[in-house]
Amino acid sequence: MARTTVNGMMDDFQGVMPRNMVIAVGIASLLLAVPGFWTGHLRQAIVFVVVGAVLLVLAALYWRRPMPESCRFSIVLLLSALVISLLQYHGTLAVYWVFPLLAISYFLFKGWVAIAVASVATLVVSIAGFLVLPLEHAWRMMAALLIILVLGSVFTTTIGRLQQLLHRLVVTDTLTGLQNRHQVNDVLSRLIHNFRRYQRPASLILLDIDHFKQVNDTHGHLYGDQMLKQLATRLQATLRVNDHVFRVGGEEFLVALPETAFAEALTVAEKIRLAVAERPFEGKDATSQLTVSLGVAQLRGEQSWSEWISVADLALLEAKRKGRNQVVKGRAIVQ
Ligand SMILES: Nc1nc2c(ncn2[C@@H]2O[C@H](COP(=O)(O)OP(=O)(O)OP(=O)(O)O)[C@@H](O)[C@H]2O)c(=O)[nH]1
Repeated sequence: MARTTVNGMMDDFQGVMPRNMVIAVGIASLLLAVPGFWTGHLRQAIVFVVVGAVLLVLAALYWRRPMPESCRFSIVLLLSALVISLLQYHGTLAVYWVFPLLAISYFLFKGWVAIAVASVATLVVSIAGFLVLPLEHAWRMMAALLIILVLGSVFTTTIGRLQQLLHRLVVTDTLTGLQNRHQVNDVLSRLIHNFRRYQRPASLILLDIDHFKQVNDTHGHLYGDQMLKQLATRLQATLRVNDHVFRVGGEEFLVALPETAFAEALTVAEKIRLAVAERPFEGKDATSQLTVSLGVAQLRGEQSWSEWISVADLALLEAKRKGRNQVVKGRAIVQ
């Protein structure tokens, strides 16, 4: 089943690419057997059929789960052996098959692993070339392989960087630089896993700026944006580095506290409340005294991440109802 978290979707995508490549090479191998049967090169045709069948079986085996690295290494080894034996039988004519081998490495692996695998493939095939081809052809083949190696490495590192950038853009709130709601599912699911497996406590604080509409209405949206940015900075300054802060709505923020039980989470929430209320926020043309209302919930039992947030949400609503600028746990008012 396709996953819906950002990291899950990235992983799914990265798992699909090698599998599709293995299917494509498997089908190509089966098709390449046809001319062999046609022209009477039976042994060669059978090798192509076997390689094609092995690849298609592997793709089927790993249809729903990522293909392990060891399996992908074995595929490159199998294809390298095939290419080297073709070089041995057909000499210079088989050089054409060396280049797809290198290209495939970049689809089966990513980043530095892809570059390392392609380098080893280049080295091994070049040595084979020097052993079985005329020297002049072996040199040319090696030079072409090295050029592909360099271009492929630039290509794969560029794609890797673009992927990181895309991930950062998707999970970052552009106004405040905090994580956005796309990342909530991933982070809370991890905390739930740690709680169920290792009994590590975790808590949530949901907070909302009080009467923020008035701030916008009085000073304009750009001024409101400045306030949101400053609030984000204050939140980060108040929290520990391994706590997570998300902007989950216009003026609503979610704080996830790993390794934090209820009592400590309430203390953190109170610290946040004071950090916001203790001194005014300074915009370009005006100064505003903001306050926040906060709901706190500790992860319990078999709660899903959305049920966990709902508990904090109800507490936040209660804090608003009871007059704002306060911390509420469950349904009991702390302050
Ligand atoms: N400047 C700015 N304002 C935003 C942004 N997103 C939401 N808002 C504003 O936040 C305000 C939220 O108003 P309400 O939901 O009525 O809440 P409130 O005025 O804070 O009142 P309470 O939450 O009940 O205390 C609205 O004026 C929105 O326009 C944003 O990105 N920038």
